[in-house]
Amino acid sequence: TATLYFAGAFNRDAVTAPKFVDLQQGDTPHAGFRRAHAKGICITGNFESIGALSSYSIAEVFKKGSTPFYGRFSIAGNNPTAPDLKAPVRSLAFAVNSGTVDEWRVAMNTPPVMAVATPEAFFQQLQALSPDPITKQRDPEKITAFFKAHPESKAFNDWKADYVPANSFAAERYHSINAFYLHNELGDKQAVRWVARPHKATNNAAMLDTSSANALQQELASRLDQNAVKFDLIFTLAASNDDENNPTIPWPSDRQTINAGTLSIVSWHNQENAACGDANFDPLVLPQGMSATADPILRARGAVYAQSYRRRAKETLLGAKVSATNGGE
Ligand code: HEM
Repeated sequence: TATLYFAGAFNRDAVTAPKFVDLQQGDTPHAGFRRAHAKGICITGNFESIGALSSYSIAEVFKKGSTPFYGRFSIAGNNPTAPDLKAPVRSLAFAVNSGTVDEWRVAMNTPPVMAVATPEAFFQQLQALSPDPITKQRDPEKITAFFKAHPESKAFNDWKADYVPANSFAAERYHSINAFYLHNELGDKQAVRWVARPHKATNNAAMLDTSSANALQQELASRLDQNAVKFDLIFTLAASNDDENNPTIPWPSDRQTINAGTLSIVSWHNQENAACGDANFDPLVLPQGMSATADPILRARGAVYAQSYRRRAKETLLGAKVSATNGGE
């Protein structure tokens, strides 16, 4: 299991959280920053629950009503000054009921599935995609060979072939990718995935400055200065023959979906001086009424995020954090 591998100090070939973070941070780590999704912008708002999930989960957050959250839009990669529009993956993270025993932390990405189903294979995927340290170029042969050896990556690659990046963080769909369980008061358990689905943008005034490295952050900021940015949280219920432990397999499109409510984002802040900057959006932090599946990728995320968090928190504490120019300024 993932736990064994992550405990695996006895096996020199085992994939561990420190090895993941070493690989993700690259040769020149950016002190004080996340080792993945390093560039982002903080947001705050309210989750307005419709109450439609309350027969599936006892979680307070799914009762009808409004709960404040803070969160973060980010782009994948280890560089806190990377150009927004070059990133292959965009992300939305949030924490509801933060600081309570009922905290729910969420980190979602634009693809609906992973390319591979285990931490070991994902580690090899990251190795295959890493640029050569000397030439700084990726090796297309290595990449082709990796995906050929992993036919389970088909759904991911099909998605990638059709994906057209939106002109705004506010217009993307963000997926949980991994599945989780909901638990109700009868003790029933239901496997679910969810997607944050954008409301139709309510204004067109915010234009994307494609020449700016911070294009997406600036676009979001100017949009939020006029209106709230909203997403519905749509949950898909697994059927008994869906594998909740394998994040490479999309569930059939006829599965029942439930709109849990609306994430209404009302403000933005630079990540250097707002709550999201120091947060660890560990997807294993779940409220009563939710639990993690045995998906080994999901389990590995908890350990790896903690490792990245420890490194950047220590660097920040020691004053080694290097200031990076973020967007929206
Ligand atoms: C084994 C697979 C994965 C590894 C090794 C990994 C690794 C990481 C690391 C090291 C961080 C930085 C953590 C921090 O310092 O706070 C991170 C952040 C993040 N990851 Fe992953 N990740 C994995 C899978 C996923 C998946 C499946 C998703 C999407 C569902 C995802 C979404 C995110 C997001 C959105 C963030 C940024 C959260 C924020 O704004 O702080 N990751 N990941």
